[in-house]
Amino acid sequence: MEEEDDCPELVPIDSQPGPPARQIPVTIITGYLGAGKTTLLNYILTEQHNKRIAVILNEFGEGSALEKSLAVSQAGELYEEWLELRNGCLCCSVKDNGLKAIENLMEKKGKFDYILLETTGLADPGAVASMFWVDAELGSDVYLDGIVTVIDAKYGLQQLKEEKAEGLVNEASRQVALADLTIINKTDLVEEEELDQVRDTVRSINGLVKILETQRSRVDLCDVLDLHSFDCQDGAKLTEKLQLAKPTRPHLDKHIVSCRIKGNALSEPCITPRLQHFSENSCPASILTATFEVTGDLCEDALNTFIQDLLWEKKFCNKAGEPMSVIRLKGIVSFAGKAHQVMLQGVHELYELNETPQLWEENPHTNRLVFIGKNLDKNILQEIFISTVVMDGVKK
Ligand SMILES: Nc1nc2c(ncn2[C@@H]2O[C@H](COP(=O)(O)OP(=O)(O)OP(=O)(O)O)[C@@H](O)[C@H]2O)c(=O)[nH]1
Ligand SMILES: [Zn+2]
Repeated sequence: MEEEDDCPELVPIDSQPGPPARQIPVTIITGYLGAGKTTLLNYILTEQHNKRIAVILNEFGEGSALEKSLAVSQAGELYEEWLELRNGCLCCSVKDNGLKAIENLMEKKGKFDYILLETTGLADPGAVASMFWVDAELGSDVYLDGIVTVIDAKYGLQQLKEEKAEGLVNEASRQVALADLTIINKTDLVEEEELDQVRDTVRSINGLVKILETQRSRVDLCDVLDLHSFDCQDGAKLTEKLQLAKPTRPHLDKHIVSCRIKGNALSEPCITPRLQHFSENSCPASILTATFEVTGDLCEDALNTFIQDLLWEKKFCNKAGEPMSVIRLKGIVSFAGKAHQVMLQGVHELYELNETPQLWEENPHTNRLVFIGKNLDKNILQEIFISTVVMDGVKK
């Protein structure tokens, strides 16, 4: 019956940790040109596993062609699905139709167990990630499992330090900032000292990311697949990671450039086009990780305001008066009156708050937050957070 079809399934949070079993994980594989993404995909596909893995090679977010196709290879066969571009806006269309294309494909070819999505070397994985995110509430068949960034051990450093015109954040740094896992590949081509530098630079950008080092992208599959980086299946694991996260130092030279930021906050959830506005107007600075812990319970509305002021309005500035800009945001927070921990996830200007199955055990509750972005000043962020979001907060 139609009415039944339309009725969304309600799943009680306690009995269903993480995404529902029927949803298929998608891992985004990104990395600069020639870093070893395809090598990684091929390696994963030839490794022993019991999964039906579909590989999507795409051009999401690139160019201005009127039609885009999505190539999917499975068991050696290549399929193609065409994306319809709505309003001629690629970002909006990819978000709506990229997922649709994947779903069409599954309808035709049967379900996959896993989807690997290789972005082109210059892609912003945040834009691709947001496509899976926006749809989360619409009952999509797929969910984002994690973002894996492959880095060239030999050229990675140079790529991470590349200066962009107009002070844009270079693609390589953005890819590292957004990664849940980084693979430093081609270690055969560098000496230990060079490798140390690459590792340190990656760590300086993203204090939370797991780092693997490989030759020919040979990885342990369990280190790459099923990371559950965006769902609450392992809220406990995130807490642990957040505790370990080290605040990082800028690794790039600071520039003094007057910058112009558009005050163009949109209130609707169509985020990707804003991303473009933002990158056109961003100013150069190093990307780093800022973390803090604050005990106490939070006011939910105030937290939303804080996040929106930070991500959308770019209201907070560092000591030099430069607006803070967040690329990746994670946290575990406590809301007054809620027994469960709440997970905060943000990619660029999209964010969500989800109650996890994890109950608070410690008392008082410790909110842990991690911000990866540029012009971040941990102390300023923490002060604002304490004075506006925490009910009777205590700085740790
Ligand atoms: N020496 C060395 N070469 C490698 C290694 N891994 C991959 N390569 C080579 O590096 C080149 C690029 O690898 P790909 O896997 O195609 O890189 P990619 O990131 O998919 O490249 P694009 O899709 O063009 O951005 C290929 O010639 C690979 O054979 C490695 O660990 N060591
Ligand atoms: Zn490739």
